[in-house]
Amino acid sequence: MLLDIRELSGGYKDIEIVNEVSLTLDEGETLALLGRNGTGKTTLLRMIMGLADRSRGTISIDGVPLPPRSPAALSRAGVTFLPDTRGVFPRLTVDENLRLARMNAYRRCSLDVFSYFPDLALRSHQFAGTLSGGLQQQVAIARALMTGSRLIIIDELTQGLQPSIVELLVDVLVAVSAQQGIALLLVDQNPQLAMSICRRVIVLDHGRPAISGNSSVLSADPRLTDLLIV
Ligand SMILES: Nc1ncnc2c1ncn2[C@@H]1O[C@H](COP(=O)(O)OP(=O)(O)OP(=O)(O)O)[C@@H](O)[C@H]1O
Repeated sequence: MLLDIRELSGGYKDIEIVNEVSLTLDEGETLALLGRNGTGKTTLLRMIMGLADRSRGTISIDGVPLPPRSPAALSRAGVTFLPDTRGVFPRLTVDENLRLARMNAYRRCSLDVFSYFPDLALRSHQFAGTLSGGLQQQVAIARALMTGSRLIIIDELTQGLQPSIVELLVDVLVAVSAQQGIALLLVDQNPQLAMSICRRVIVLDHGRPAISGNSSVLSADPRLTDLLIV
């Protein structure tokens, strides 16, 4: 099992935000994490990455339990986290951002990322910080692909992006997951969009798993609306 989370609880110091979450992801599997604002989705992603505090439970990669607060162990295992701030290096060019990712790669990447994101090729000498949000997200995903990631965890994939860019990101993620066997764990404000990319879904309510299952089944479940309505 690539990622195995068992009864995970925690948050920030002694403030418990996430309660008793269990989930698994195998190579190439895709999982959407949904829930109302403030229900703990970002905190859970940060806990997985070792960037927030764990009070109980285990996180294992390839069957090996990770010590708390160990983000380096995750990147060594081929797990990449894209925060909602995108996480590009703003004062490096697009090309430098990508080269840096290749230098720190978990494994060699044979993908031509410009074939997925042709607009980046046109802007390879532009500073990443001067790009639009949509192009920065493309740089961030391209960097994750260049590092040979086995699992890409994305917080707020499409927030604030125009529809044509959203469509491109969806197409690329569906393709790399299916063709390259890259696993995805996604948070997005648009539940239907997240479920169109991910085969499975888990919905948090007040930091606890409320419902989970196949996206195709849960997308029509009336409980989903109740759990997402503000
Ligand atoms: N650094 C922090 N210290 C203490 N509490 C925090 C911290 N960051 C977030 N929180 C709190 O944790 C709770 C969950 O926030 P989180 O960002 O994980 O939710 P979310 O489901 O991702 O929501 P959103 O969709 O609005 O980003 C919120 O009540 C938030 O105020």
